[in-house]
Amino acid sequence: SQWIYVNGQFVNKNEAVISVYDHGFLYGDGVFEGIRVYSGNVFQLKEHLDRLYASAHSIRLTIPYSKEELTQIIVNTVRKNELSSAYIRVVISRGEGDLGLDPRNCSNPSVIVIAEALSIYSQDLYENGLKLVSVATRRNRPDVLSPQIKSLNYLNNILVKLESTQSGADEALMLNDQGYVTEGSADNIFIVKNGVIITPPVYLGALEGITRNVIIDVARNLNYQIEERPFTTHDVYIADEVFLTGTAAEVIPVIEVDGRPIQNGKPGEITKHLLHTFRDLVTTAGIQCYP
Ligand SMILES: Cc1ncc(COP(=O)(O)O)c(CNc2cccc(C(=O)O)c2)c1O
Repeated sequence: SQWIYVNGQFVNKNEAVISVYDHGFLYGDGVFEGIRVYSGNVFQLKEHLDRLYASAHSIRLTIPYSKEELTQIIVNTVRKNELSSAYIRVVISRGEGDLGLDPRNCSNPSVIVIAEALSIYSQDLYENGLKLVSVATRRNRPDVLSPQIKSLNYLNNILVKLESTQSGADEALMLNDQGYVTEGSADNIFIVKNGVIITPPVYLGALEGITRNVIIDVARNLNYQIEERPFTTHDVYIADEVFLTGTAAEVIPVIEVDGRPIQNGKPGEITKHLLHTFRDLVTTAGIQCYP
């Protein structure tokens, strides 16, 4: 059976419930993380928790545990479910309140940790690559709701996802209000041009992805030239390679955007090199659940 951590208790999956007055449910008032476990190693756990606490701080939500305590809860949840390769979802909401918006009426944040056996993306996605479509719905502006806050407000991402599935594409490309490329609906984007790897600066309107930052380090260690600078869909169309990064996605090649094949319409060589290097390090750089 699957055990879920809910507000201090491990409960069975079908008993894992929260109040309908929880403001995470009523208003999306909360933050979350998606984390992967590779062979018992919680990959980049510190970095994920740093982002979780930063997002919480940014919305004036105090997580009622230290990072060390939450680390232990996460490890215990993985161990209790006897998982070795897993996907973890950590959710911190403002908690139960009344029907009004005011967070001051929510006295106890909800803390939930879900750990599930991983459902791997089909191998052919990595071999054949994804088809993307740029969509009309823009990324929420940093002065409206910062995309750097990994909040429970994923309606912008969901509306974008609805547009991409409507178009029959595998993933959506979000632009900001100036038309610059920001990221996918739940992943970051990189292009390669003349051997240089380029990714948008997060201030344009993207989540600072953990995988994005790992790939930047991996690329630098492999002596690739890598830059953070704005680009448009035109730059994407004429790129030598395009790929996406994300916790579940890892590194996924993109072979077509808005009907334009990327070069020969096959995954790029640098993309494949980065993926293979990434795959080699995911069992290091983290916290061992079964030391
Ligand atoms: C908007 C957005 N941008 C980029 C990423 C990639 O960030 P990480 O490299 O830290 O995962 C995300 C990731 N956020 C996210 C949310 C839900 C599921 C999944 C998944 O990859 O299954 C990812 C995201 O939600």
